[in-house]
Amino acid sequence: MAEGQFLFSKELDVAVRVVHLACALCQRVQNSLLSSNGSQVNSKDDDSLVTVADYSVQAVVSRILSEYFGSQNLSIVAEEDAQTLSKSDLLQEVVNTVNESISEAPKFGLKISNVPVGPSQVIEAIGRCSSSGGPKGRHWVLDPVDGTLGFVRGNQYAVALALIEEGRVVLGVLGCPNYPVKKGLVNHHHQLTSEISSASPDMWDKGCVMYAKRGAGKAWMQPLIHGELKLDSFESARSIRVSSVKDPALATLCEPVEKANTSHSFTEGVAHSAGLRKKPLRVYSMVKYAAIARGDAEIYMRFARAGYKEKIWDHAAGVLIVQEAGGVVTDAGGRPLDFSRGIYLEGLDRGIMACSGAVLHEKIIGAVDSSWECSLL
Ligand SMILES: Nc1ncnc2c1ncn2[C@@H]1O[C@H](COP(=O)(O)OS(=O)(=O)O)[C@@H](OP(=O)(O)O)[C@H]1O
Ligand SMILES: [Mg+2]
Ligand SMILES: [Mg+2]
Ligand SMILES: [Mg+2]
Repeated sequence: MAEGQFLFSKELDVAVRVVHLACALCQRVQNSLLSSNGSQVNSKDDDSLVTVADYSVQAVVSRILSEYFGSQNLSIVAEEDAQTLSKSDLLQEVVNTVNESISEAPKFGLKISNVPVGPSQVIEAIGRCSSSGGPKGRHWVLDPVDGTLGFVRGNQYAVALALIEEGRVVLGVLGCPNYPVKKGLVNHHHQLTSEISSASPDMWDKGCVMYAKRGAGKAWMQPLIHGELKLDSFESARSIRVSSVKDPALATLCEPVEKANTSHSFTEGVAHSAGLRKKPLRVYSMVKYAAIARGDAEIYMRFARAGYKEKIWDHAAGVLIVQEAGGVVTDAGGRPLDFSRGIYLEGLDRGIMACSGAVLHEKIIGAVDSSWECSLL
């Protein structure tokens, strides 16, 4: 298929629209959550959080992908689990949220039957996303809300949708509802800077959606759209590019906020030995990949504790967007991430690093090797 044709393929068109729709859903839930007593949040068996938004986005995306691509051979790999929802006190609120979202799908250019759904259909839609991916065929990969902790804290989060074909990520869409389109409006405490007061609301509070298609050599960003997402909406997209900074002293390191998700002490050692001087930018969710892709930071490092296996939905969309925007993403051994082996990034060497270019990447890999021996990881 020709380059341009694929860029406007049905898959990409539907994926971008559904992520816009999901972002609108998330914004409503986040607003209501922040003004209520947290009744829309549960803890899962592993003590991580799940909210009405996580379940609702997964159900809406599942229904829309089924409507467009048929439910027969549709494979979706996604984070949330239908059984857990069926036992949760969030179920009715999820049903209401799903119906509300589906009813506004036409505004986003999505056609879906607007017959209200009940609990069993919502559970079925979520349950349909229990594929485990693999090396053959096509698999949609969804993290309905990535950075749920950031989401409940009123901070950064992302909606991430990717398509894997024959084991390779071919399409990635990342919705970042709290990440302003305009550069420079987020400071190192992830707060919106004082520039905000002088920017008009439509310049900052919309957030953005980024997307990429494998092999295009470009990635794109659009402002989050609240009104009508017209057919020509792709015209509102502009291409994004990684930073051209090559000097480690000028590079910004991006990493998870929680020390449970990465070793801050290890990355501090690596940063020091690679000659990084700037304060790290700690940001929730795959917004870290978004920051690298559009040049707000140069390096994203993530070193989970031993025994934790990274999941494909936490990376697929972000990795492709960074790569197509000109960046390099590998494990700590310099090998590409393998999305072909099920729900986990099997065979990952130590950690993940996404860099704005080959020069910084090589320096960081070298620094990881020299720091590794003396680390306690
Ligand atoms: N122990 C451990 N180590 C590494 N990663 C883990 C771990 N536990 C969970 N997770 C996954 O981390 C996802 C959130 O990552 P973040 O980069 O957003 O982390 S942080 O909130 O900024 O600290 C989070 O994604 P969501 O559940 O979608 O929020 C998890 O999939
Ligand atoms: Mg996640
Ligand atoms: Mg999630
Ligand atoms: Mg989670």
